[in-house]
Amino acid sequence: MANTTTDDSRKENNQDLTLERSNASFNINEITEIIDGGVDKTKFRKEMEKLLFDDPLFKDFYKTFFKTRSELYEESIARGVKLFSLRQKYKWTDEQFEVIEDLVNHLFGMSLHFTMFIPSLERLATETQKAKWLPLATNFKILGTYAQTEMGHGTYLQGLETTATYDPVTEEFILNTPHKSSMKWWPGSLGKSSTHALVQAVLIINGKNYGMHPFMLQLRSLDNHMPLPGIEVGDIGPKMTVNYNDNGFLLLKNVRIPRQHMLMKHAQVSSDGKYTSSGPNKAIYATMVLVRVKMTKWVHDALRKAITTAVRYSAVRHQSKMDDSGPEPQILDYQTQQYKLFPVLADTYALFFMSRNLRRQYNRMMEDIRNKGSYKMLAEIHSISCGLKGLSSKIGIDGASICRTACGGHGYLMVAGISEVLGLLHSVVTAEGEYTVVCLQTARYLMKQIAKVSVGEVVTESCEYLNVDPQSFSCPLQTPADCFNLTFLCDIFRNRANSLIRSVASRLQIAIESGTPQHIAMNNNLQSLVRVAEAHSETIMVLDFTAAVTSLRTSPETIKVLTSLCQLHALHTIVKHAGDFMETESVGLEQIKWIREQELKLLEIIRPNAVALVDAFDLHDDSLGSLLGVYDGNVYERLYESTKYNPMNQNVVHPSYHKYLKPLMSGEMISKL
Ligand SMILES: CC(C)(COP(=O)(O)OP(=O)(O)OC[C@H]1O[C@@H](n2cnc3c(N)ncnc32)[C@H](O)[C@@H]1OP(=O)(O)O)[C@@H](O)C(=O)NCCC(=O)NCCSC(=O)CCCC(=O)O
Ligand SMILES: Cc1cc2nc3c(=O)[nH]c(=O)nc-3n(C[C@H](O)[C@H](O)[C@H](O)COP(=O)(O)OP(=O)(O)OC[C@H]3O[C@@H](n4cnc5c(N)ncnc54)[C@H](O)[C@@H]3O)c2cc1C
Repeated sequence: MANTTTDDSRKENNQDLTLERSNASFNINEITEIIDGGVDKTKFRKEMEKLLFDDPLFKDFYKTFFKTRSELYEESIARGVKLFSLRQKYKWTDEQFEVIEDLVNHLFGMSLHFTMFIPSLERLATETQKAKWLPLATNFKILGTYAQTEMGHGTYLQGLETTATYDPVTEEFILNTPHKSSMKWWPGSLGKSSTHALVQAVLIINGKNYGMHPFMLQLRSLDNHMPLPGIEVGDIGPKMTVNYNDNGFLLLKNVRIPRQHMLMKHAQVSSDGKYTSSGPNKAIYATMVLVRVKMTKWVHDALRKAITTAVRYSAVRHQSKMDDSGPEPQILDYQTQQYKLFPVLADTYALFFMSRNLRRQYNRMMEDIRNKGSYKMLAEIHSISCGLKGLSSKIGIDGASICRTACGGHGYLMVAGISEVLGLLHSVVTAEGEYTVVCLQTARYLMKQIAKVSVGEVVTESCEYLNVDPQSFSCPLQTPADCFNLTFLCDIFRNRANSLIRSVASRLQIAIESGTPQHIAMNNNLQSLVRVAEAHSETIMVLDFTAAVTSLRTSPETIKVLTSLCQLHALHTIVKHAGDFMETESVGLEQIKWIREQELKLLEIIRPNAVALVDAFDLHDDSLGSLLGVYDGNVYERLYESTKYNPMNQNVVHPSYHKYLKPLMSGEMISKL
C-alpha cells in the first residue's frame, strides 16, 4: 500500500480525486491542525506515522482480514510489545500514546494495560500502593487488565457475585467466584496476556456485605506465565470483531491475597477488620468515567475512517447515467448519495468538537479533585459522559452503516475496512455501560436537575437551559434563511430538550402522586427517559459544535465550510427527530418544510469540498485500513492486488476439489451412497 501523507510523496493517480482536490475552497491543513490540536501535534503525528508505517508490523492493515484468530492475537501482541517498548524509549505521554492508539486502530495486544489498569491504580490506590505497583506496571514488570464484568452481570454492579471475604487471622482476603454466573467474563487482555488484574469484588467482613471494591490480583506466575493456584483463566471465544483481543474468563477458588491488595484510596479495611470510607461513594467507579470520555473520541476516530472511505470511493466510482448523452457520473454527484454521506460527514466533525470539549471538562474535574479534593463536578461529568458516550456510539453505528451501504457491493468486503469500523463501534455501544443503561444515568441526573428548578433553584452547566420556562419560547425561524442561523438552531435544541424533560418529570410526578409505586412509574417511563437523555446529549453536541465554529481563529474559508457542516448537523438532527421538535413546539410544520429544503441546499454547498473535508482528517492509508478509501484513489488496482495476498488463492485448485467436487462430478460420491 502506498505511504500517503499530505507531503509531496503522495501519488495522485486518480484524476477524479485530483480534480476534487483542486476544487476545494479552503486550505485543508488548517482543519488538520485544528483536529490534531496544533502544528506541533500534527508534526508529532506525522513523525509517528513514519516510525510506525515503515515497520512491516504496522503496515498493510488490510492483511489482518485474512488472518486466523490465533495469528491475529499473536501479531497484536507483537504490535503491543513494540508500542510499549517505543513508549518507554521515547517517553511518550499518555496524550501522545492516545494518538498512536488511533493510528494503529487500537489493534495491539494488552491495550487495557494503559486504558484501564494503570488509570485504575492512579485513581483507586493509596500513595503507598501506587509507589509499589505503578513502577512495576509502567516498566511492564506486570501486565494488567480490569476485571469487573461477570457472566451473570455487567450492567448491575450491585449484582456482582465475586466475593472478597476478609480473614482477620491471616490478614488476607479470600477471593471466590461461587457460581458459574460469578465468573469474570469479557475483560480485555485477560484470557492469555495479563499477569495481573484489577478485580472488582464484593467485600465481606464478618458476614457483612460492603458492596463492590477493587482488589489487585496476580493471575499468572511471573516466571512461566502459568495461572496461580485456585485460578482458572482463558479466552471467551470469537467475537463480532476485535478478535485480536483475548477477552477472557476468570474463575477463582479460595484465592488468598494480602489485605494490602485492596485498593484503599476511597475505602479502607484495617488489620482487625474495621471498614472506613472517604470520598464520594461512587469514587470506585472512576475509571469508567474516564473510559466513557475517551470513547466519544474513539467514535470520532472510527467514523472518520468510514466516511473518508465512503466519500473518496464515491468520488472515484462512476455508475449509471443522469443524462443519456453524458458520461457516467461520479456517484458522489447523485443527490441521494450526498444525502447519505454529508450528514455523516457533519456528524463526524460534530463528534470531534464535542469529544474535545468533554475531555477538557473531564480534565478540569480531575484538576479540581487533585488540587482541591473537590468532587463538585463529578455528577455533571458522569451524567454528560454517559449520555455522550451512548449518543456518539449510536451516531457512529448509524453513520458507519450508511457508509457501508453507500459503497455498494465493495463496501461489503472486509478490505473496504468499514465492517471492521462498524464492529468496533458495536463494542463501544455496549462496553463501558450499555447504551440504554448509560442514557438512563443521564436521565436520572436530568430529573434531579429539573426537580431543583421546580423549587426555584438555578441549575448550571449542561442543564442551564432548564432555568428557562418553555412557555416563553416561540420558534425563531421566520424565513427559510433563518434555518442557517446557529443561534436560532441552538435555542430550538434547548427548547426541545427542556420541554421533553419537563414533560417526563411531570408524568412521573403525577403517576407517583396518584399512588403508582415509584419503580412502576419509572418503568412506564423508561423509554421517554432514554429519549430525554438523547435530546439532552444532542443539544450538547449542537452547542459544542456551534461554540467551536463561532470561536475559531482561522481563515474565513475554513470557518465557512465548517459552519455549513455545523448547520447540516443541526438541521439533519431536527429532521431525524421531527416528531419531537414539533411535539414540543420547538418548530412548526412550515419550519420543518423549510428545514428539509435548506438541508438539500447545504448538500450543494458542501459538495465541492467533500473530498477535501475528509482529506483534512489526514489519515495515512495504513491507518485508514481500507482499499476503497486509499488516498490515490486507485481502488480497482488495490482490490485486484489483494486477491494475490488472499490465502484462498494460494492454490489455483483448492484441495477440496479433489476431496469433494471431483468425486461428485465423476459420480463416485453418488455411487458410494
Ligand atoms: C448503571 C450503574 C451506573 C448503576 O450503578 P449503581 O451503583 O447500581 O448505581 P445506583 O444505586 O443506581 O446509583 C446511581 C448513583 O451513582 C452515581 N454514579 C453512577 N456511576 C457513577 C460514576 N461512574 N461516577 C460517579 N457517579 C456515578 C449516579 O450519578 C447516581 O447518583 P445519585 O444517587 O443520583 O446522586 C452501574 O452499575 C454501571 O456503571 N454499570 C455499567 C457497568 C460498566 O460500565 N462496566 C464497564 C466494564 S469495563 C469495560 O467495559 C471496558 C471496555 C474497554 C474497551 O472496550 O476497550
Ligand atoms: C468488546 C467488549 C469489551 C469489554 N471489555 C470489558 C473489560 O475490559 N472489562 C470488563 O469488566 N467488562 C468488559 N466488557 C463488558 C461490558 O462492560 C458489559 O458487557 C457492558 O457493561 C454491558 O453489560 P451486560 O453485558 O451485562 O449487558 P446487559 O445489562 O445484560 O444488557 C442486555 C440488555 O438489557 C438491558 N438492560 C439491562 N439493565 C437494564 C436496566 N437497568 N434498565 C433497562 N434496560 C436494561 C440493556 O439495555 C440491554 O438491552 C466488555 C464488553 C465488550 C462487548
